[in-house]
Amino acid sequence: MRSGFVALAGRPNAGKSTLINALVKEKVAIVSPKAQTTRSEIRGIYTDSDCQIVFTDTPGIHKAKDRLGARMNRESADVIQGVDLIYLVVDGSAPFSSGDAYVLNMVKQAGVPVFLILNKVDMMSKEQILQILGQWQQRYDFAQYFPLSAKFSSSFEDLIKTTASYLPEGGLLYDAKEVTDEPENFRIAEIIREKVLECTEKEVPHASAVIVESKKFTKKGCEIQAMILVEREGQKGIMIGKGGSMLKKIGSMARVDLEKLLGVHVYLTLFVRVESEWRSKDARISEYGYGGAFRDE
Ligand SMILES: Nc1nc2c(ncn2[C@@H]2O[C@H](COP(=O)(O)OP(=O)(O)OP(=O)(O)O)[C@@H](O)[C@H]2O)c(=O)[nH]1
Repeated sequence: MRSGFVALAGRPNAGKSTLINALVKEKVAIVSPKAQTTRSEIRGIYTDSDCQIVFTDTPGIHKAKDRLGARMNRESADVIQGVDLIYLVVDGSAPFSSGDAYVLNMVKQAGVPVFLILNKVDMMSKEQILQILGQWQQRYDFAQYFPLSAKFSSSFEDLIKTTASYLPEGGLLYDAKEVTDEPENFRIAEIIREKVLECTEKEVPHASAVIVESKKFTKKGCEIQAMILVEREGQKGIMIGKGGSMLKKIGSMARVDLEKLLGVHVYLTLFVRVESEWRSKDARISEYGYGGAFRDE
């Protein structure tokens, strides 16, 4: 048996979270068309009779505008340093940018094999795929090249098998049944945040954080109280909506996914509070579970 750690690294929106969910066949990471959705490392564990692969989804590496962004980037860099193999996930439908060059340089320096995952091939012609793969080949001698669609490909067997062959021989690192080691309350908060990202626009989704304040399993199901934090009064108004309509919408969308996750009826109550400039405050960022462990820099 082989086992080891694989980091999914790349620019925001490349499809890293979509891919980790597809690989472990469960939604362990939230997904959205908005950049910088993932704010912390998320592990997804794949196990079969031949291997156990511990995938780590990382925040998209970007030009940080605040402390949260800086900590997210640092966390991605830390994850890349501690794995057996890296997937560099790129959006094949987007042009190569200075951001891609920056991330490529980072993964090159990790000193482990790197697979180029050319994602979103469903949006490209065969000719484009070949051309873009050729361009990436000239930039770096990747260990493997995998053009795929994280969203639409039906099988990832070849990728899993090839990945396992790059990992050291070893036994299980996690229980065979475990798909993620994320605490349940964090998964709940992330599901709610995914709906916030889906329902709000401009700065509001980026200024939002979610924490679970209480959770109680009863005979009827699970009662959850969660707080959505925003940075300004105006954002609070948007989040609540006219007569509470936005909060209601976010709540009912989240409830569907939460019931799938918990397997019971969910009674969800959402609150909104202003926590001004939380994205610049280390204590708040840590409290909400983003950007990895605090380090004085
Ligand atoms: N067409 C298409 N869209 C995809 C594919 N994979 C992901 N997407 C979409 O791309 C967007 C970003 O996907 P994510 O998985 O959240 O990307 P990410 O790399 O984790 O993003 P960050 O959290 O910002 O780092 C979402 O709207 C996905 O549905 C794909 O194979 N094809």
